[in-house]
Amino acid sequence: MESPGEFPTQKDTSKNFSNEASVVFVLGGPASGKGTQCPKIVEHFGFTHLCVGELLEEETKSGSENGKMIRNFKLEGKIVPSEVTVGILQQAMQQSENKKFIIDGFPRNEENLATFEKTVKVEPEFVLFFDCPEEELKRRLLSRNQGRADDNPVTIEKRLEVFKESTLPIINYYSSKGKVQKINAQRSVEQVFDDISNVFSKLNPGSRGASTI
Ligand SMILES: Nc1ncnc2c1ncn2[C@@H]1O[C@H](COP(=O)(O)OP(=O)(O)O)[C@@H](O)[C@H]1O
Ligand SMILES: O=c1ccn([C@@H]2O[C@H](COP(=O)(O)OP(=O)(O)O)[C@@H](O)[C@H]2O)c(=O)[nH]1
Ligand SMILES: [Mg+2]
Repeated sequence: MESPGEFPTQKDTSKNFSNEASVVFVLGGPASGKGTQCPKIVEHFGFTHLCVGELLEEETKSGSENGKMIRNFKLEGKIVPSEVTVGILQQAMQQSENKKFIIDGFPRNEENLATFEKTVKVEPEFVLFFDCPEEELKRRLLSRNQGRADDNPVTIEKRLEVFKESTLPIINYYSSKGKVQKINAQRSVEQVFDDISNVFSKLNPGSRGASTI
């Protein structure tokens, strides 16, 4: 507990921050279409897109020790330690003027979720889940062709395993709280976005003020 009259600390900032931020988590297997659809949500519904995989990628370019560690984790298809990921994510949220966020590809496991709840303290309005069969994910991963080091057959198998073992339980957790909006992701980009639009129009996230933990 702080004594009265102390200067605001970093912790104070995050407390205030969590009172105004509005969050939708976007989850789904690798190549289920998250990165394709998120810019459309930005354009139509005024959210800021935070792709956690890309934020981590930027950190690898900094040449820091964390950057090297992140590169190795990604190459092995593993989930980067949560204190690193959440630190980077929280910084991006605090630096944004817009406080309505779609957070793409996070939380990927229980540790991610617990760390986010403890430090960012924002309860997501809902989780958008891109449901897509594994065979389709594999087809898309092998033809994504964006020069990603982790889109190789060995890492792809590992990422699919990590998704099933660690991320599906997070989706099930939010499902038990009635917070999952499931989208059939094995259709055209336009059809998928039609369904997403219906969800955002119906639930109107970000309109009722923040939901804090
Ligand atoms: N609805 C879709 N149908 C077919 N291919 C798609 C669809 N949505 C995305 N893709 C393609 O699948 C690959 C993975 O999409 P991406 O948006 O990067 O997925 P994620 O961010 O979930 O990994 C890309 O090559 C993309 O062009
Ligand atoms: O919260 C996150 C998000 C991503 N990653 C790492 O970044 C990689 C790529 O994530 P991204 O979301 O870009 O992959 P996608 O699902 O789009 O293929 C993952 O395999 C993980 O190694 C992570 O460790 N924690
Ligand atoms: Mg992506």
